Amino acid sequence: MADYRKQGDVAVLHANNPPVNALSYHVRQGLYDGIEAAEKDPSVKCIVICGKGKTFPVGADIREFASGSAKKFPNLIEVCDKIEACTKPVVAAIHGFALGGGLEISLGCHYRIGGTSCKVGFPEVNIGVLPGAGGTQRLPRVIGLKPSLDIITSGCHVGAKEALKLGILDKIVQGDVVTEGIKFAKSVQNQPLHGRRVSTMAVPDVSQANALCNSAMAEVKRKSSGLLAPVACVKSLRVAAQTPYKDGIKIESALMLQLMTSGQAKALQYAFFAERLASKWQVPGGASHATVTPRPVKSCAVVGGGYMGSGIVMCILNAGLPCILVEANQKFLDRGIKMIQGLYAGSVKLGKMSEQDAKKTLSLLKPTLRYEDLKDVDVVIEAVFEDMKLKQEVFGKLDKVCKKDALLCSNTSTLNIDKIASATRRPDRVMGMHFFAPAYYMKLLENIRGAETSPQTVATVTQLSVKIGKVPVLVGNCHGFVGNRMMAPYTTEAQRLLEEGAYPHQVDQVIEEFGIPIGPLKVGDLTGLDVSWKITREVSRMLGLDHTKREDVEPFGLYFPVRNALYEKGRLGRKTGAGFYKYEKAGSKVAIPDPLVMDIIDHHCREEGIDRRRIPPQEIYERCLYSLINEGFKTLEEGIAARPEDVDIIWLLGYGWPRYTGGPMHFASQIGLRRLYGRIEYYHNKYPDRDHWTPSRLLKTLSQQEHPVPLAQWGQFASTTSRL
Ligand SMILES: CCCCCCCC/C=C\C=C\CC(=O)SCCNC(=O)CCNC(=O)[C@H](O)C(C)(C)COP(=O)(O)OP(=O)(O)OC[C@H]1O[C@@H](n2cnc3c(N)ncnc32)[C@H](O)[C@@H]1OP(=O)(O)O
Repeated sequence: MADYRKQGDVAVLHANNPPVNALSYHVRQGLYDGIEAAEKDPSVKCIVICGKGKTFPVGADIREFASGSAKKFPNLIEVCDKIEACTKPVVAAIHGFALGGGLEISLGCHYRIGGTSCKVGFPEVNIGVLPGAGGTQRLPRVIGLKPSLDIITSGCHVGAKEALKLGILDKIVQGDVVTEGIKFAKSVQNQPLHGRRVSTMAVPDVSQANALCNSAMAEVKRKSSGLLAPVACVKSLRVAAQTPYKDGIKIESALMLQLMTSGQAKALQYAFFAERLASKWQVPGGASHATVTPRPVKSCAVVGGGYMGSGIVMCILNAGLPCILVEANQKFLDRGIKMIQGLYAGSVKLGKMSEQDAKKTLSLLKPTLRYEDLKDVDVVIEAVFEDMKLKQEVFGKLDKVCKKDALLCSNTSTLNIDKIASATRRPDRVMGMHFFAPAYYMKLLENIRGAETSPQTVATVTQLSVKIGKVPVLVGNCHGFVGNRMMAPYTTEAQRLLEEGAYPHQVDQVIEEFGIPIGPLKVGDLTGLDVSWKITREVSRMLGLDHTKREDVEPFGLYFPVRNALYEKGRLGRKTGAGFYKYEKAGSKVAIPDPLVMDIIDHHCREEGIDRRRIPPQEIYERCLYSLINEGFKTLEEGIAARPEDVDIIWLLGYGWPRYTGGPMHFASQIGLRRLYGRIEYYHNKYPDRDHWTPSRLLKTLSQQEHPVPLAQWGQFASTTSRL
């Protein structure tokens, strides 16, 4: 797990643990033993530590935190200390990434050199821990407290040039980093090590320690309220400035041990792996990412240049793929092009992109009004209005003009993919690609498999999704798929609470305190009450109901009297400066609780003879969140979502669910399924007319098991409870 070889009088230690050389037990042991062997060998004058394959070690093996192996001798602290104490110069030769424990290893070395494209960083905050092998103690001794606070609390990667400027790297090298590392090591082999052992250095900006740490603490509390790791990082960095290394490392370890066992760290690490699992799809019948070869995609087209369509075009262009944009008329086409150009101009202005790169990227865009121009493209993504008839029309046209093996995808957020596919003669090559707004920014792609979608279509769309920088989650076909389907009971409960005693700001406050950045009623205002009103009308129509008749829609959870009253008064949300809240002016972001809305709600209740009651925050919390979770279990039992991890990634990346709870399914496992089921059963009895409170059969089955079933095994129970 760490290869030892000698090149003349240089010992070269290669961490060898593909694919990213995570510092699991055997790697640590290999490095420790390698240093010991090199030290004992009189013919060795200096040592180079590097990584085999594509990168230097990217950190501790995250899976070892849960298994306990991270603490096993030699732990990472002991490895770093061993390297630093070596009496022969040790050089870290960094290529790829040196992250977390990998960067700590290199800070234990006496010198660090890096390739031009290497990146370093401490991403531990993202997984709920801190750089616990001396990272918070050594980095500030090398580069000072201020930049260390920035790097460690942000978790951001630092490029080679910046790392050199800061003093993390001693040199940037061209060419093979190991060859250069050996040369460098030879050049310093006779230099005294005094002054090169980082733990013995003083923190340069120690005099400002209090001011810097106080302001960093205020900042992390403001930005990431409720998160434990960033706070612990600042505490540990403050210690570095005030205490000798030997004492500081003890405090760092104590903080690390607390974090490692926290629920937040478990949830964040779960999310890390769930995100990587998402693109590893499998469909009933057994075809999977491992067995099906995707077709190459060399060009794409987008139909519809509105807000979503333009964003999708940008994702494709940013990936270096040519993209044709089709619109129905010149006015709409010009509007789409202008939007895209404007967004690139904005990126240039913000320094995120050079003017030259923006120009080059834009040159890949071909606007047109003619569907015939799409005859050679490999994939078309339709992004027209959410209207079945229109979509079917577009797909019918595409089917006629596009080459036989082109894939036709729809950016629908709710509509039936099979119905859309039925407008073509190639339902096996039709899929949903549900982007989230703004499409050029949001990482999630909910990819919808129709009844006839072929595994190769799934493979190709998944590969394209990754290429355009998205995290694709494959789901089945049903109204709203996974994300919007789970959203429905959540927003319904939020609105029903208004009719029973709560006001909009009270509901939103509970949800925002839980960690979802915008409460459901503020989201209502953001989306527009006219939009949700129209959706209710469309869904009612689809179900053959009259949306104006309460007795028709109420049993289907489609009765929203407060929303309707606001809509009828022209309060359409943010865009009109009034909705569930009032706003300073149309388009303003700050939602202000509005006594007028409270009057409207009170009036409605009086008319309906509803005795309003004080609704405790816990009830708001349970009714909004548990109804959503119950629906998530239903998507699993029906096979709409393949795995609980997929549901979680959809909610983490698409709907702002707080990552430190892992997502709705992981959160459910933390609540305890028995308790959760009990509460859902309670609300089901209280509101028997609301279908979304009918408990999921999967949840019921799991809650009845003698011992809690680990989340990774829920799928085994899903197949036995399936209603399909
Ligand atoms: C008495 C006191 C005792 C105290 C003992 C304390 C001991 C602890 C001491 C120190 C602790 C140090 C903390 C850390 O180092 S935490 C880890 C910090 N590092 C990271 O978080 C890096 C995470 N990885 C990434 O960001 C990316 O993987 C990246 C390196 C940027 C590469 O990206 P990409 O090329 O896109 O590849 P993937 O992300 O898809 O990863 C490829 C596969 O590798 C798996 N992986 C990645 N990193 C890790 C890791 N650190 N541990 C385990 N596995 C990892 C990833 O899951 C992929 O796997 P698969 O192919 O199966 O999906």
